[in-house]
Amino acid sequence: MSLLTLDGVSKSFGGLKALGETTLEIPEHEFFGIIGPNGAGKTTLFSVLAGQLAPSSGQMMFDGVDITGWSADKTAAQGLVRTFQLMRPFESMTVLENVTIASHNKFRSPHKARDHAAAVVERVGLDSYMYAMSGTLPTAGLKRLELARALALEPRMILLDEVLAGLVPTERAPIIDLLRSIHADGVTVMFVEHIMAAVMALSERLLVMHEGRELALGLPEEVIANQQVIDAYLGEDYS
Ligand SMILES: Nc1ncnc2c1ncn2[C@@H]1O[C@H](COP(=O)(O)OP(=O)(O)OP(=O)(O)O)[C@@H](O)[C@H]1O
Repeated sequence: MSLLTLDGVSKSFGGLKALGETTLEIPEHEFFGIIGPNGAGKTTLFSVLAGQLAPSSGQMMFDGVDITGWSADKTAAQGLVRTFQLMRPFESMTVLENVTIASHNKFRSPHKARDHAAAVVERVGLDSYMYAMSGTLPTAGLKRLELARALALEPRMILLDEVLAGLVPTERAPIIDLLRSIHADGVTVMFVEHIMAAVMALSERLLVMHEGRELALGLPEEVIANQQVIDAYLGEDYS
């Protein structure tokens, strides 16, 4: 059974259709990649899915429940959680405090929320930064913190928006390993990424978006051989 189903979901801003009618099924435990040029509608899709933006049309089902038009908090409580391309932790709070804020959405007891947050901080490999101010973290640490804040909500599905952006190649490999282990723990993953080596290594299926629409969808090797995808996004150098 599909964990997430989109049926004709779209989003317009005034006269601009940022996301055309999109129909998609994501089975439980898929690692689903999304690529596309700037302005293709990838972030808009995430914002609609995660409840930051209400769709202009269509229906979204998650785990058999109609989540169309739900708020971000309600959507997250249902198990669908996103990360942001621009990470905005509370810089003058520690890593543990930042994750505990997220953890409070799951656990009412302050002790339980804090214990859960500490376990998640360890889970993402930030143990040595547990009591460091978030503002002092290097970029790779901020990426881990962003993942921790999402994982603290115990998602069934996580939407990752360019989690590798801004990292140098040597910093990417450990984060890719972390994404793999999160997936191995049973979390369904949908991710937007521009780093093609990571896209190819991680995606079980790959969606290419262009001008708010699906340009191609299928196995990654098939998709990147598609001439329309090469013309619109990859360029001849990649093929
Ligand atoms: N809040 C908004 N108001 C008006 N237009 C918007 C808004 N958000 C996005 N857009 C427009 O919608 C289109 C899709 O933008 P979106 O950010 O979803 O693309 P993207 O594929 O995520 O691009 P990028 O790779 O640069 O992040 C763009 O033309 C953008 O300018």
